[in-house]
Amino acid sequence: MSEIRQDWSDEQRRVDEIIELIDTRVERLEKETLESKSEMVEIRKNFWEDVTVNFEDTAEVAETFASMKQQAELLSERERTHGQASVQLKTLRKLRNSPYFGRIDFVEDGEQEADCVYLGIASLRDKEDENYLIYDWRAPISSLYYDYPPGPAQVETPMGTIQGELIVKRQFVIRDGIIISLFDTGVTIGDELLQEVLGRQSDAQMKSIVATIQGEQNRIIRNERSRLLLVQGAAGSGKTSAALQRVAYLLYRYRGILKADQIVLFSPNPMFNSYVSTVLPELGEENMEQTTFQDYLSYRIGKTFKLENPYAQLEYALTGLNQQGYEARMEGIQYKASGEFVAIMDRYLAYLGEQGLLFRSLVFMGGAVATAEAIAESFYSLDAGIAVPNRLRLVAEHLLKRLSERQQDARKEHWAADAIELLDNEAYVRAFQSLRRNKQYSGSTFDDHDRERDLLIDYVIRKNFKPLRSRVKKLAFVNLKATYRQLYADPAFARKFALEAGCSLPQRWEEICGATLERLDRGEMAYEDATPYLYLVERVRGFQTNTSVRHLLIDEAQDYTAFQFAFLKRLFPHSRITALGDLNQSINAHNAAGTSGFKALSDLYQPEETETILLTRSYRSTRQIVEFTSRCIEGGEKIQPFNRDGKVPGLTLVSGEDELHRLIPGRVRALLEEGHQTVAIICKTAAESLHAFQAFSSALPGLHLVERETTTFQSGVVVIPSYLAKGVEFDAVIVYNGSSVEYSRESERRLFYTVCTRAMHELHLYAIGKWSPFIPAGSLAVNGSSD
Ligand SMILES: Nc1ncnc2c1ncn2[C@@H]1O[C@H](COP(=O)(O)OP(=O)(O)OP(=O)(O)O)[C@@H](O)[C@H]1O
Repeated sequence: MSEIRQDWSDEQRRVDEIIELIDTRVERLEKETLESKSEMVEIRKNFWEDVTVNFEDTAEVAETFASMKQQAELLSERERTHGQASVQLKTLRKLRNSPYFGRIDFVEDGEQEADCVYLGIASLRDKEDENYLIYDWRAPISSLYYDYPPGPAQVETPMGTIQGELIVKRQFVIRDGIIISLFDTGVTIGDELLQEVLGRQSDAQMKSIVATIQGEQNRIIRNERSRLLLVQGAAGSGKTSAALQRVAYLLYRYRGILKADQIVLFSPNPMFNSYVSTVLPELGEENMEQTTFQDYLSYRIGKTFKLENPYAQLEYALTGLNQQGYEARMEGIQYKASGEFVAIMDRYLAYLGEQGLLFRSLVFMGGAVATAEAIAESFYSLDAGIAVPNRLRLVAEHLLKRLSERQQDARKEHWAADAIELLDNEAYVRAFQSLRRNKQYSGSTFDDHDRERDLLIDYVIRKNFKPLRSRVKKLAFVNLKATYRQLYADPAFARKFALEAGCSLPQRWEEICGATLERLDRGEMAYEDATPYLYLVERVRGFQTNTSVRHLLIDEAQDYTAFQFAFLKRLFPHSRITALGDLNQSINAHNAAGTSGFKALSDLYQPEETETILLTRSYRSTRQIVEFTSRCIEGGEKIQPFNRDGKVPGLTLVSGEDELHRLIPGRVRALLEEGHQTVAIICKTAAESLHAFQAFSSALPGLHLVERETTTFQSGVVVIPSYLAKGVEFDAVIVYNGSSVEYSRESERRLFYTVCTRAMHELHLYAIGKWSPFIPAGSLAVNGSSD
């Protein structure tokens, strides 16, 4: 006991010394930033006074430029120094509050003395700048802390593998420079601290987990070998958390080489983006790019079509059961998501290389400069060995020439002369300026009438042809809409490609074709058509690849289609992919069986390029909740709950909606009184959420309704549809209606599981009439069937 007390005071003394050092640095840096700031203001203010401006002759002009350049360089140098100092200051202030969270004493084989390594969110060196007082948690040596309990250990460093023994492993909680808790641990990361962290109430933002990263999460974070890293993990096993720490790790490991904008995170929805957006800034890092697949689709084709949202598609899948054409649409959604359809599309593309690509005529003032047939002929007369996008570029060059010829002819036509008569004053001045810019005219006004007329005619003609030229350059003479449509125009057409690809068409293909045509003709693009269509567009026109992105992280990857994975791989050809997901949470319209999951993605890479990491320990929910939820799914016995105690999930069966609406507000109020910060009433669909929201809003003032457009994650009480709750968590979850009417199909099992696993501390389920068959049998006996 006294030994610990001695250790404690020694450690506190060390913390005090470090804080003293930090204070000195902060003071110095504050002074420096203040100075550089006032210098910057001064330079900006006097910029033109300190520059010698003289444009009289070439020598003077050169001197003026040199002087301006010098002044600009001085300013940007001060700005850089100021920026660096501000970043350092921010980090130091964070360290001052909590300088570190861990310590390891490591004796290297062959050495006598132990190296004492303290780990924090950033490095700190001593006064002489020689020794590390704190190591960044991402430094190679820090890995020992996450990977080993005391005993033999080894670490990979740039100099090779170092072996030795870990003799001390200590954890700290330091707040405002005071050690609040300190203990030596015999395991990788002491459960005590994790207990404490996990037991806290949640807020509206995800937290950084640096102090308690688990060994298997560390493998995800530091993985550098694989082209494709697949993480399959139970609900709440820390996939998203590990992914975000991985980004921070990569930015540290490749600092100077990798920039935050070369890392892209694809997340399920904008609200989720807001939920995770503070983790990296909290660690002092710049945020990576965050987007959703839908955002990307909408950016690419949202102007051409009325694009369906994936959640609208899912809402249809959940609610459209009785609508005409439902079965065919569902079959179409599944088929268009599949690898088989990628294969069919590939055959179709090969076919288009030889025939069938549809073009638009190039029309000027009602007359064809080149008809669609002539363009097709010119395209197919080119060597078929040349790739389609390259052939199109050759055709474009030819068409631009045709346009130039047509432009020449236009000079003889009266419309151009008529058009100049109609030029208003402003247009006339613009024409004049444009001619001057293009060096076609150097006088200060038009003085020669004929010359003026010629130049203006030229101007008017060029202006009229400009949109046409730009359409040709963008290859808009290929009619991709019609080419995509053609695949469905005759249901027998695709059969040939299916045969070649060795796959079959779905049973209701004819119906699928009919419905697809109807939608396309209405200018609508169903979500299931969006990726195949864009794939066709990109393969025909040449993929607009993004070569600068080096790391792509795909969260909730179980909900991506084989088609989307194939597309993403082409879109980011130089990128490594980290895909994180849970097959038990597949909630989408395309994968009714919920089985294919990552296979489609791993099929795109060689086995030696791929690594799979399984996470089976669940951290989010209490042991009682995990024991309940893991029995809702097959194979759930493999999920290990983290040992944190709470209440057994509450089960309340009611006879009707009135009773349901009476009981839930009372439960919410009780939860808030217990101190829970975030409470979610989770409904199955958006329609049901709206209904519940209307029923509860007067009894629960301040209640929020989360809709698919919601962009910020809020604390308090929310009503949310099941599929939007994906990826986020709440202190307490109320399942609005867990009845057999709502959740009984196999695909709804995963929805039900996803809903229940959002709860951290408390889970309460209500149902009207009869319980869903997914409620674990034993739970009903324990709880009874009503409150
Ligand atoms: N090592 C850890 N230390 C502390 N907290 C952790 C750790 N790992 C995970 N958590 C916490 O567990 C909860 C679940 O983590 P996260 O959301 O990353 O899991 P997930 O696997 O992405 O979940 P899901 O698939 O259900 O969306 C979060 O509150 C997170 O902070």
